[in-house]
This record gives sequence, structure tokens and C-alpha cells, in this order.
Amino acid sequence: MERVSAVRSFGGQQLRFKHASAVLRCDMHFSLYLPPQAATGSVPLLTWLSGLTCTDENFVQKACAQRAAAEQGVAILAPDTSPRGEGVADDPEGSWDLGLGAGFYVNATEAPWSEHYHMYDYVLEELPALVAEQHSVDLERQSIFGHSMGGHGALSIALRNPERFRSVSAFAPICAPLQCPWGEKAFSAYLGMDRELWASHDSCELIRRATSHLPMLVDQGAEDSFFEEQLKTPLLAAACQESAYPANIRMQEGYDHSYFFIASFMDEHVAFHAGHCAP
Ligand SMILES: N[C@@H](CCC(=O)N[C@@H](CS)C(=O)NCC(=O)O)C(=O)O
Repeated sequence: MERVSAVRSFGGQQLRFKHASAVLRCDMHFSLYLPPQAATGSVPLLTWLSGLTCTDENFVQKACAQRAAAEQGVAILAPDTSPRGEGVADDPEGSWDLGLGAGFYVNATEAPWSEHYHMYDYVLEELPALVAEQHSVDLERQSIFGHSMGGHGALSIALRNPERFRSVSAFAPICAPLQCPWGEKAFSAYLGMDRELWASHDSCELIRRATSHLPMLVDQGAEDSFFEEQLKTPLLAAACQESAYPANIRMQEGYDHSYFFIASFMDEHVAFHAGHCAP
């Protein structure tokens, strides 16, 4: 693992690394914020999953999360959104919602994607373990959050693995990939036509199947241009209500899909997770 950059921030360090991922079979970059508390003891690990077209750097530069992470004493790990590099398949039509920058946090089963697109195993297994080998983060105190495609990733990964995480939150998540164009396009490419396999990565379905509950917070901007066609927060709210899953789902008046929205509620999300990651 090679350290690409290290910058002081709110008494801690904003770090960026490059490494050879065994799971993705390519070189990857990721970012890690270590709060000042990490210098003297182990701290909880929050994983942030970004949305379509992002790398790890969008979050680092635009989410304004470092101050809250320093105050709350939590590390934040930001992976990239897909495998990268020469030889990694991309959408032949060059669209931004499939292929590079659009891994959807699943393990692809279909060629050509199945060669590298294993973002589910990468963010759940390989990357946290790698970070914990070299930094003082506590894998017994993990939470996960994300935005849009990364909101889908955070919710679905946490719902599939409730024993791994203390809490989950999302900004403008793709709530029901089985029922929106982004999800249908990505899942049919990566997972083929087995809709039962799709359902095992659909947060609304996973809510209905849940046998235990994680603390869950979701914020959705009311002026988000993707809200009705792609994100479908009301379906998540309905699934939670039907299944008596206790989630806090909030519509935020006037906010759009951007990092201006994310930054506005970032402190609350970090505090929410830190509260559930107490020793
Ligand atoms: N490229 C798309 C927008 C894609 C988009 O909004 N991506 C979101 C995640 S779904 C994002 O975080 N973009 C990066 C950024 O704002 O820094 C467009 O032109 O409409």
C-alpha cells in the first residue's frame, strides 16, 4: 500500500492511498480521514460510499465531514465507486451510469463485468481489513453511509450484514433498484436476468426480509431532480412502515442532489453514527 498524500485537517489527517486490490484485480485509490484521537487509541470506522461518477475525492473535497469526524473521534474511509484502469470493462456506449464510476456495490456475475466488478466484497471485506492492519481503527465499531448509488450500497450492505454495523445512513439513496432505470440497467448488466439475485441487493426487499433492526437515518432533498424517477424514497418509507422497521426518513425542503445538500446534514450523520459506535 502506497501513501499518495497526507494533509493535516482539524488536528487529524486526511490521507490518500493506492494499493493493488486482490478482490478487484486492479490498482485502486482510497481516502481515509483519521481524527486526532487515532493517534492515541483505536477509533470507530465509518465507511462512506459515493454516488455515480465519483471517485473517493469528491467526498473528501466537498462533504465537509472532517470537522465532525475530528470532534466525534471517528475515522472515515472513502473507497472509489468502481474498479479502474486499463483492461477494466466500461460501458461501450460511454454512459455515466454503468461501468467505470458506477459499480453499484455488487459482485458482478456476468461477463465482461465479472472479471473486476466485485465492489461488494471490496467494501465489505478487503478494504476495511486492509485499513485495520495499518491504522488504529476498531472493526468491532463500524458504521456505513453513502449518497445516491452509494446510499443504495450503504443500505443494502448494512441490511445484508446487520451484525457488522452499528448503524446505517444515507443521503438521497437509490431505494429500490428493482424499480428504477438506474437499478434495472446496472443489475441486468452486472447480475443478469435473475431477479431474485437483484432482490437480494434491493433495500426495500431487504427491509421486508430483515430479522433484526439497525439504527437507520435517511435524508432526501425535496428539490432533487432524481427523486421521483430514480430514488423513490416513498417506497423505502412504505417498506419500513409495513415491516415495522424503525427508520428515521426525512424530506429536506429545498435541497437538491448535490454535495451542498450532503454537507448541510453531514454533522448530524457523523454524530448519529458516533453515538451508536460508543465503546
Ligand atoms: N453526471 C451527471 C450527474 C451525476 C451526479 O449527480 N452524480 C452525483 C452522485 S449520483 C455526484 O455526487 N456527483 C459528483 C459531485 O457532485 O461531486 C449529470 O451530468 O447529470
